[in-house]
Amino acid sequence: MLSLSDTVPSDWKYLNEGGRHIVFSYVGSPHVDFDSMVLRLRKINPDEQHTLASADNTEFTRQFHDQIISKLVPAQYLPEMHTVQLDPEWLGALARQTEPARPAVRAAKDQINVNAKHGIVCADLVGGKEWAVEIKPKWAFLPNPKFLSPATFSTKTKHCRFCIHSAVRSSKGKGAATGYCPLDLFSKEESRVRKALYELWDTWNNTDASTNNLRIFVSGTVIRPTDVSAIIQLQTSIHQMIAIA
Ligand SMILES: O=P(O)(O)O[C@@H]1[C@@H](OP(=O)(O)O)[C@H](OP(=O)(O)O)[C@H](O)[C@H](OP(=O)(O)O)[C@H]1OP(=O)(O)O
Ligand SMILES: Nc1ncnc2c1ncn2[C@@H]1O[C@H](COP(=O)(O)OP(=O)(O)OP(=O)(O)O)[C@@H](O)[C@H]1O
Repeated sequence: MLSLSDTVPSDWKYLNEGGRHIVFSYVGSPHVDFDSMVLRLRKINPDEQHTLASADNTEFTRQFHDQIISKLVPAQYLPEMHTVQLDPEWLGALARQTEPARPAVRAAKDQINVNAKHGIVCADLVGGKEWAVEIKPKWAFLPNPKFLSPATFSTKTKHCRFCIHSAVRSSKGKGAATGYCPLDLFSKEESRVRKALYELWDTWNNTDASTNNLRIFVSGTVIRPTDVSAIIQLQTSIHQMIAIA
């Protein structure tokens, strides 16, 4: 199993985080195991301090990748992934160094789980000189009507979870991909798939990339539609790619 002991916490730069995990990219001196890789660590919130399930889900992540995702995505497109051993002191130093870089809304909710025994080292999918697209497609199914209450039956059999959440967000004046529906994206019907992709793009454009369903990176940095130089760089890369194809 890989160990981080021949790297120091400052070799790992805060990249991004979600509701459960925090991700760092390797910026240390050249290293055969860590160049172009990210470190993905579990976070913990104060209510979860003592629950086993939240303490270490690395094995689950590996099994999900190896046994489920590998059946859906051809091997050549799967990112390289390794389990890595962690040390509480090393993690504590990483956590202290990282706190100022984290969005306040995240830092108020949770922190790196310094007692986690394992993390994941994975190929950096957005770094490098090229461009990358990240989508968060969300749940692509309607709930089983058997488990719905009479109060929600009518709404939840017609509208998916994502659409309901988007409508609520929008009604509160928050940015939301209200035209995008995961059921369209996974419908296998060309017109619906096309609609879903255009809606993701339009929301990215109209909300100045403030929603998390579509993110575009150029040279490892997330870009916004108002970022003219990055857009020109993106257009150039796409034209070059089309010319080569
Ligand atoms: O509840 P949803 O559908 O909005 O999804 C939550 C996500 O919100 P999103 O709408 O994608 O911004 C949410 O993502 P963010 O914190 O918004 O990045 C988490 O992924 C959350 O998972 P968990 O409860 O932290 O394990 C997600 O919760 P679960 O869907 O896993 O319950
Ligand atoms: N291999 C990777 N290469 C580059 N960036 C990554 C990689 N893995 C994750 N990230 C970045 O870190 C962010 C958070 O990672 P991830 O989605 O694993 O967190 P999460 O907490 O499980 O997410 P969620 O909020 O959906 O629960 C991603 O949105 C992505 O921008």
